[in-house]
Amino acid sequence: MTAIKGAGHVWLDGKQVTNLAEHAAFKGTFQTIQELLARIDDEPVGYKDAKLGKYVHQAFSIPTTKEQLLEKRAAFEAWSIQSFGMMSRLSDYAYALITGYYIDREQFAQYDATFPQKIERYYEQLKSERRLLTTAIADPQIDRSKPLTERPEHALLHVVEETTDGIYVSGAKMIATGAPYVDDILVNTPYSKAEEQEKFANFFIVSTQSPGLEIICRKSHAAQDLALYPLASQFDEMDAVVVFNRVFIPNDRIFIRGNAEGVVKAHRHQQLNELAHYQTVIRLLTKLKFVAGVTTAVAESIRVTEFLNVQQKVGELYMQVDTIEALLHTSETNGFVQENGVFTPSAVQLQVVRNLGTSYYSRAISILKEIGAGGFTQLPSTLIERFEDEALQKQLETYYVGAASSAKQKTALFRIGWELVGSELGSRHDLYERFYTGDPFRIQSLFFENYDKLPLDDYLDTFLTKIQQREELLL
Ligand SMILES: Cc1cc2nc3c(=O)[nH]c(=O)nc-3n(C[C@H](O)[C@H](O)[C@H](O)COP(=O)(O)OP(=O)(O)OC[C@H]3O[C@@H](n4cnc5c(N)ncnc54)[C@H](O)[C@@H]3O)c2cc1C
Repeated sequence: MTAIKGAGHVWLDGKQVTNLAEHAAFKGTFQTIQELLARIDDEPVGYKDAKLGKYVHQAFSIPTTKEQLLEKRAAFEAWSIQSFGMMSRLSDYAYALITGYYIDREQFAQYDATFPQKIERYYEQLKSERRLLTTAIADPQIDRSKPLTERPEHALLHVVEETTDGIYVSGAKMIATGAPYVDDILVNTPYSKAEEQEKFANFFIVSTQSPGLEIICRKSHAAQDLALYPLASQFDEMDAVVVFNRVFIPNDRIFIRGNAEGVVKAHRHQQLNELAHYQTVIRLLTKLKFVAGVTTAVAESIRVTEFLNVQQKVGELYMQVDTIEALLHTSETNGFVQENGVFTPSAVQLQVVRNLGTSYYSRAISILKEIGAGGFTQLPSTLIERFEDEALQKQLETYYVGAASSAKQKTALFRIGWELVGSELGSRHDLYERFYTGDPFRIQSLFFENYDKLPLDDYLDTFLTKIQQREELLL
């Protein structure tokens, strides 16, 4: 069994957390991660690495055929189903990200000649030690209107000292999901202006055990009682701000140093890496299926499925699921072997999902809310069987019963629904799906920028040529 070490300095409610496995806010998720890690020891999540002679996560495999890509899909599906898509950064996305950098390592040698060797070493280490990894890119939201040169230096992560062995950095990054549990954090700062290159334009991986690194957690949304909070008791993966107080980054973990073009390229690689986005699409699909399933069951439990408006709304959820499924399938079918011999899914459909995902989840939650309606607030504050008055218990069973389900079944279902639509954890997930992959507006603009517009121009040219031919005929 892989041991989770967790970060060195984790702060919650103003206090330092010393033992994640025992702390009320972390132990449920800790247990879930342990269960996830154990799945690496078997297929479909793991595969036997020939060099290491042991099972490693499929996210590290480098597919050369469509069949091998589909093995990856099976692994991502199995891993995400374990948390119904509710845990997203632990750590298959990051594994796929590093695999992508490893595959394309020579492209970054121009920014640091040792990049290929360093990423290869890290890829092997991550794979064999089963280290957990997350990412932290954005700066704290202080004053977004100011150009970098006018922002206070302390607000930006910057180099404070350089030695022959590495650099010392200070500042902060928001947000790193899963930070308390992970071993390492990938930090990048995609600043593109030449004048900021030296201090700010750095791409490195920091150990969460590093002296001076503080993990500042948001409010915990975790709960203890599995029956009352089936989601929050298992799946609060936590988000945190990462504070650096003269944190030392050794040379072998610095991948790009003081090069704006390099860090932007590394960031774009993160945003466009097909293997990493393949994982996010599969995870989103799992979550949308889960919400569609819960919504269907809620509708059936109060038999509102007979009404056309309800059918139309639940049907919209099925269309969401089938749209993502179809895009995923097309990206696999249109996948191809790149010049480097790697079979990758077609990027454009994955990027379409990335854009759709920022609004699909909110819409799905809104539909669930509209269908369960007042039923979500009708829930008693505890389980009916925990009421101390037996006569009242029996009476409540008649009021909380469903059209074709017992009161126990129906209230258990509505509790899951409430966690999705009304709890703190639920709101956090709505926010997460809108923003985790970046600002949706700027992502759409990136999609516009990268889209192959040539075939569209061809259509127009054909039309204009036809008009010209017709005009000539009429002359
Ligand atoms: C729950 C959650 C988990 C996350 N986990 C991670 C993680 O694990 N790792 C990670 O790296 N990041 C993570 N993020 C951060 C995420 O990458 C950012 O939230 C996202 O990039 C948007 O940046 P921001 O939140 O700073 O919003 P801002 O950039 O401050 O934007 C705020 C608003 O202002 C607008 N705006 C701001 N600047 C501009 C501009 N220049 N042009 C146009 N509009 C602008 C935006 O459109 C938006 O409406 C997470 C975010 C959330 C909510």
